[in-house]
Amino acid sequence: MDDIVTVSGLGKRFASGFTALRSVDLSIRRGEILALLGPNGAGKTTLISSICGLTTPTSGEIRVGGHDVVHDYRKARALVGLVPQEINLEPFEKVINTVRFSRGLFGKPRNDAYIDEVLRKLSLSDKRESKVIELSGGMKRRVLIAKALSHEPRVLFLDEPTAGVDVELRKDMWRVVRALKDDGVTVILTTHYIEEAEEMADRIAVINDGEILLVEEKAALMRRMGQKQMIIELQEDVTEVPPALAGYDLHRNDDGDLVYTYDAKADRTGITRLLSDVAAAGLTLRDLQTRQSSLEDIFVGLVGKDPA
Ligand SMILES: Nc1ncnc2c1ncn2[C@@H]1O[C@H](COP(=O)(O)OP(=O)(O)OP(=O)(O)O)[C@@H](O)[C@H]1O
Repeated sequence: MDDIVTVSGLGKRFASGFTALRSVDLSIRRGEILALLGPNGAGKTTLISSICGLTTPTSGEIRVGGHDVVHDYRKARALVGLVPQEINLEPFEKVINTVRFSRGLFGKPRNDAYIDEVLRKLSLSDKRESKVIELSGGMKRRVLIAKALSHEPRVLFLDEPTAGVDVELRKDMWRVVRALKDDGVTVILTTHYIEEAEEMADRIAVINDGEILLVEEKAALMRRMGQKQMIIELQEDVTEVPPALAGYDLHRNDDGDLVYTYDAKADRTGITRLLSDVAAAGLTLRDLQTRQSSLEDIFVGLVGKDPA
């Protein structure tokens, strides 16, 4: 797969003297969904604003479709669509005019067939003539996406597309994003929600304190960094980890089960010996379960704090 966006050595220092990005390198592959994950203030918005040509970098280079975003701004900008965090729509304007106007801003000739197709894909056809003020929050977010797609970009940035929206709407948004990918659009979404990255992304980039900590295939990342937990349910009530098992990485959970954390990739997981030591300690198994650690566990391990 070739790269549609390349970011090299990108630095951004604001006039205040604050450094928001430090020598960021990132390649975005054509047709992928990349989730950019990071805690508050990590630099996510600054990075996507720089790629979209809205923030001028202090150092480094960004190319979109081979065009330099600073020196060849118009060509690079025409290839990207940006769905901002905030809903910034004209409340009394009709949906169709909002989207048409946005296309006009890019100097593209009017093309109602294309706009109608965008509205149809976003399930907005029956709101075509409605005023923005009459729409629900979820519909307004769809209009933001329609606006961002109005000039036929190949790369779509969604900045926190589901911040503060309910579960139903979030799932709805995920369906929309998947459909865009099916149409060949490259999608980059920034999110606080690990669940969102886990659900949607082909690859995950983690940014913290202005630096990219890693970029990796989601599945490989989870395999590489994932630990497993084995939950040992006992017939007996135990109030603490029995002293005979003190040598294992065990803790007691709220249900009174023993939880063993181990590296599923290790040559020796220690499970066999642990289970025989459980029996030797006079304890009887009721049930056993194992669980792969989630992306959230991995994130906390990397960044040292929760994403939100
Ligand atoms: N114009 C500006 N001047 C000075 N500092 C800024 C400016 N814009 C952003 N920052 C700072 O740069 C850092 C990165 O901000 P940015 O908005 O990129 O983070 P983020 O990862 O998108 O965070 P959030 O998840 O909270 O939106 C923050 O500490 C922010 O306060």
